Amino acid sequence: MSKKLTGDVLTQNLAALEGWHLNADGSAISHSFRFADFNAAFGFMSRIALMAERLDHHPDWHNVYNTVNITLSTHDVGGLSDKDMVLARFISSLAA
Ligand SMILES: C[C@H](O)[C@H](O)[C@H]1CNC2=NC(N)=NC(=O)C2=N1
Repeated sequence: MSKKLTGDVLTQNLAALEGWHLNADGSAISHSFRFADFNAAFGFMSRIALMAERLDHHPDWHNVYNTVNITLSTHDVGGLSDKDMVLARFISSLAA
């Protein structure tokens, strides 16, 4: 099982992530993405889906046409872990 990130370690990890917001209770991070159209949004989601399977770590997400709202947390630890940071960095690299 992954280890829960807390305190300074969590703060440092979050500082290195552009555009991700910590939710109110500190247990998850979210990012909203917008694309030209549904095709671009779904292509983005498809690439994330393949990585999520490789990592065995899956996003909570919501897609409406060209927008994708993503929330990451590690349910097993009730908060954030390295897996969320790895997946967040991968997602950000796709959108860049
Ligand atoms: C049994 C399986 O390994 C677990 O349920 C995995 C799958 N994907 C997961 N994804 C996320 N985001 N958090 C988890 O705790 C998690 N756990």
